[in-house]
Amino acid sequence: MTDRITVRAPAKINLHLGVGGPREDGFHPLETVYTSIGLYDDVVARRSDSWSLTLDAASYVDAVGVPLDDSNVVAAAARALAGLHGHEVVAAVEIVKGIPVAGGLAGGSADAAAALVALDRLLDLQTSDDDLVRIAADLGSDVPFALYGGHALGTGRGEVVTPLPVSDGSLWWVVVPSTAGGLSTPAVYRHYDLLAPDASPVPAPATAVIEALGAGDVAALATALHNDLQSPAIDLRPDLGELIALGEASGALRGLVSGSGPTVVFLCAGADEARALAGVLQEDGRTALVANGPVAGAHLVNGL
Ligand SMILES: C[C@](O)(CO)[C@H](O)COP(=O)(O)OP(=O)(O)OC[C@H]1O[C@@H](n2ccc(N)nc2=O)[C@H](O)[C@@H]1O
Ligand SMILES: Nc1ncnc2c1ncn2[C@@H]1O[C@H](COP(=O)(O)OP(=O)(O)OP(=O)(O)O)[C@@H](O)[C@H]1O
Repeated sequence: MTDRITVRAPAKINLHLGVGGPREDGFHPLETVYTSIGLYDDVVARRSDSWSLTLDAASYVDAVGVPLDDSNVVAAAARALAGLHGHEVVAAVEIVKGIPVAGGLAGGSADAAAALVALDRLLDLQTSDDDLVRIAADLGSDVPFALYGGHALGTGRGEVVTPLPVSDGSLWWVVVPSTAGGLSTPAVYRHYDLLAPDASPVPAPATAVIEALGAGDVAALATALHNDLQSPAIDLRPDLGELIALGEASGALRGLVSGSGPTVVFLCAGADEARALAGVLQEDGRTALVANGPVAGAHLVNGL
């Protein structure tokens, strides 16, 4: 019997994020194209007679705001599995954070997805894939995609995930987390409503991004990148607009606010261009991480 399982889950970027006017339940209808990038959180689950949750974080991650009580999404994942299987789900769990917190990169969602898989395998719960995806959607709109990884279309409130073919080759990104604190996702959606009170309930279609991905055309993809939450995020945090301009003037094909922000991501022509841009931004005193994708969704890793 296994005593310890490590599951790794990636950050996401929305290559297209079309947001419609709010539904009756307050959520916004989305048409989004998710892509996973090689920036990860690990969830390590060990057998134990009692529940515990601890956290370790990379030097560039400010994890002060992450709760370790029942409100952590990892604890919610354990409760969801317990509810499904009708018995306690208990383990000693450690989150190892490499994904900036409250950054628009779905770090909490990655943890939720990784915890579902880790606890399922550690305790041999034999949860079906359908049930895993269903529970994931209850935990958060971005959580199902964290199980899938790759490139995928997201509809509904983002929880309905349809994988898209993975094109040849990698996309190369420079990821610049904010050093001035996170942005709250609900606050950015509320600001979107304020700035676009008459938004159509039908979100902007993702056609251009899907075509560029299908053609493997990075330049066309750069032109097609689209995020309806970018304007409200920049309105709340004008420094993000300045950062995008700096990156685009320093070699990026395109800069984009990631999801609800405040992380800014730059799409580059290749690995060399990404490393060069990261160097320029680091010299400017910023944290700049090179990541490529798409990568696998939540997956077991051995020997860690
Ligand atoms: C901005 C994105 O990251 C883009 O993928 C997601 O839409 C956010 O997904 P998430 O963080 O998993 O969001 P959830 O935990 O489901 O919802 C958090 C809050 O975000 C807002 N929310 C989220 C998703 C959505 N389609 N419409 C919304 O208005 C709601 O205020 C909701 O209460
Ligand atoms: N395991 C977790 N990791 C990070 N934050 C968590 C976790 N559990 C609960 N939280 C809470 O959720 C908030 C949002 O964190 P998260 O890192 O998921 O934001 P995000 O990347 O902006 O999310 P998204 O892109 O899905 O909107 C945090 O500020 C924290 O209070």
